[in-house]
Amino acid sequence: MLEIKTLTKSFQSGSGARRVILDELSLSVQDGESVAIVGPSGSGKTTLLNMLGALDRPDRGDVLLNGESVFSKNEKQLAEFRNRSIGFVFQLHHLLPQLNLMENILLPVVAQQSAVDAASRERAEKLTRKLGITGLQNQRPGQLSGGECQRTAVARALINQPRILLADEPTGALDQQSSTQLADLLLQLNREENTSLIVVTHSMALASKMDKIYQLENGKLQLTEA
Ligand SMILES: Nc1ncnc2c1ncn2[C@@H]1O[C@H](COP(=O)(O)OP(=O)(O)OP(=O)(O)O)[C@@H](O)[C@H]1O
Repeated sequence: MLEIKTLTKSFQSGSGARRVILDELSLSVQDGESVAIVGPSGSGKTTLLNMLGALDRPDRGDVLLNGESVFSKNEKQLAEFRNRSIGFVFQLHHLLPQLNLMENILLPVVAQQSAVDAASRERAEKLTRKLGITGLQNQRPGQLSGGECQRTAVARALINQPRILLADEPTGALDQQSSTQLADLLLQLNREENTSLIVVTHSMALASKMDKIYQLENGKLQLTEA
């Protein structure tokens, strides 16, 4: 279970004043639960996702994953935690253009243990089957469609069996058909892998597929009707 406890984050604005973006925000997400975070532009959705992914530290508060405090870790432990426990999918796939699809999927394994073991390769192949990208394994991102690149990015995010999958506008750069397909795949994998899925989006079509929708406004989250 993921527990966000009274998380506060502020930034210095151009005038020098501090602006509170997340204001003692709390939330619990169960294993296997899917959650959408919606809200006006600039309300702090990406800031929140960055905290959950341990890419940035809060001013105050903490995130607990299965009871373990994230922000009491040092930088080295945080990097290891990110690689082991969190999967990220962004609006743009951020695949490495010089690597083929399979090599991109296996990157987090290489980052963790330098050599790719047989179990990881088998898992990568299983993910490519689930995501419908088998047969493309030797293609480089430049030879793939936007939807195929994004499905590869999802496989890469899931290769280390993370407890949490964080997705920031994952369908934002895709056409409607590819968006629907990707959203359905994300949810299917979320259920099969029992990974908590947290999606930040402006798309109500995507948000409404999640178990819960929270609106972020004035630094707080409010549960809305799905
Ligand atoms: N590193 C930073 N330094 C100063 N201000 C920042 C920083 N990061 C974010 N902000 C400010 O915090 C606010 C929230 O930004 P954030 O990107 O989290 O919003 P968002 O809800 O994701 O917006 P959008 O929907 O447009 O992507 C914005 O006003 C932004 O300018």
